[in-house]
Amino acid sequence: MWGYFLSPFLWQGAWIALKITTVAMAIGLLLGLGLALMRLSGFWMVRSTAWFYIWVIRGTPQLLQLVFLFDALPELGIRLDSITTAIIGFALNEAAFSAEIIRGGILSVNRNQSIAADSLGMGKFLTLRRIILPQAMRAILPGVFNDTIGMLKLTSIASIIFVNELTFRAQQIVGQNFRFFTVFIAAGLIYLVMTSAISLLQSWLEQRYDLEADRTKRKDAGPLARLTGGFLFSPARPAGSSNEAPASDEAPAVAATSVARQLDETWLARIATADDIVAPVGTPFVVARNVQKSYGDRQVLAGIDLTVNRGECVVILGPSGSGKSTFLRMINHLEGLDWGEIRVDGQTVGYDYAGGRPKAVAGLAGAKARARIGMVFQSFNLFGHLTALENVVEAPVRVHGTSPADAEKLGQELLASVGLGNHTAHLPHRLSGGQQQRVAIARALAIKPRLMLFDEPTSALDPELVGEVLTVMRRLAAAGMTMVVVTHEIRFARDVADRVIFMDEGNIVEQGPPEQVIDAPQHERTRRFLRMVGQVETGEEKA
Ligand SMILES: Nc1ncnc2c1ncn2[C@@H]1O[C@H](COP(=O)(O)OP(=O)(O)OP(=O)(O)O)[C@@H](O)[C@H]1O
Repeated sequence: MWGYFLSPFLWQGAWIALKITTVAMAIGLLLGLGLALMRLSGFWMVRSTAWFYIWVIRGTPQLLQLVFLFDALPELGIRLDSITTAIIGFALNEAAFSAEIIRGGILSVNRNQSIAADSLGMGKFLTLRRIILPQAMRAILPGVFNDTIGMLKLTSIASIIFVNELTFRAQQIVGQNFRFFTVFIAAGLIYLVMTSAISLLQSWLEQRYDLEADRTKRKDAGPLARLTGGFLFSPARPAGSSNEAPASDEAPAVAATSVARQLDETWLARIATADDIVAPVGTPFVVARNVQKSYGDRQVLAGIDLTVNRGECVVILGPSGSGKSTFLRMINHLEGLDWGEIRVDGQTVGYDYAGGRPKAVAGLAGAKARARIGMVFQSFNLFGHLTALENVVEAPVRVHGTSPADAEKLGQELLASVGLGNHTAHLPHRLSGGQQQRVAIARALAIKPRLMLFDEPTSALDPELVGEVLTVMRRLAAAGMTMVVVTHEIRFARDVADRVIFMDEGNIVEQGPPEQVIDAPQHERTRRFLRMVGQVETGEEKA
């Protein structure tokens, strides 16, 4: 048996099987990615075309597909050798199967990841390559490697179109000497060697894409690291950093003091007063006129008029479902306008008017990037596969063309500014909620925003972690940053806001300085809301 196992005749057949598998798999995966994206497209025709292809290919025997190709291609004047025909046949078949595996992987990534990338001005392709696919890999890899091993074994059916691969060669030997067991066991062992090598590659890749793994041990492989979001081969960690779980952050009180001090010492004030803003301080910067939005039949915003002056901190309060987040997301065009107008520093963000209605422009991602509007989300939305520092440098490098060295320096400064200088190399899941939210603020600040939007930034935090995030926000407001904050933190609104807006059922019910809206609300609806959120002692009740 070992003689057959070492037989060059069988190994040549094995090599043919391996060649067909690797090339067909590579082509199949590329086509599969295209089909998966088509299946996720918003266009019915595109989705249907991909669905139809997958339906036909998965629903018909591969043997028939091979024979069909072998006979059909010459009819079309395309003459290929049998190995090339087999590669095409296997690739077209694999495309259908891998499309569904890849689609499943993409769908397994939380939608918040794309929303965060969108808010940073990252285009669809960049988001897919840098953010979605690296995180989808964990779900994709087992299925794809299953297919690879299946394909390697299935190459034997290519003998029907005269491909002289391993099983076929084993049969040829058996046909001459009738030593079924020894020859087939030897061939089986050769298959086992090849499939084991594929399984090893799978384990290695799965470790690479394991968020729990210690990334400090990985080596920088340059171009591949850059291509795959630093994830296939991660960049070297900044000197002196480690990926150990943080024992704990500084005690909250100490952290808050040091955050305040560090923020004063950095250039945050310079960011907050970026020199490319046209509107002088104190003049209208965000101007919303008659903003309307509906989801289906439900009107969520009923015609909002609001002006936020440059350098102002406006807090929006209101009950759940009143349209606060929707309005906020429309300022940086994470949601499109149905009707009305929002201008930031005199410019619309990502839409123009066609027939009087707002319509998204073609280069939407570029328009959002140019607007430089930073956004912080309730659930942080940090990129889960990137360290704190990588999260912060992603948009400056990929969207704004900052050199990696400059972006890293900026990122280090920003993370230090929010009290996280020791946590630059930590993945988000190793950080507390408060730390994650501070990284998210640093990430938004890294694009040198002209306006900061906060969407309930402390709602997902344990009470003891709220203070550290609010401290950073207070310092930003004090530095002169124009801010629109949706929050239920009444104390923050009272202490920090220049103006408080109260919204209900898609309308602004009342607005004014905090001492007016919070302490002496004019409307019963506002009073009821404030009582509900525990702000029992309204001015009127005190009286
Ligand atoms: N993409 C969407 N599709 C359909 N309905 C939506 C969508 N986004 C929001 N809505 C609905 O619009 C309404 C307003 O939502 P929005 O998130 O703006 O309210 P909110 O005041 O921010 O509430 P909360 O404080 O609970 O976040 C809600 O009824 C919500 O269900």
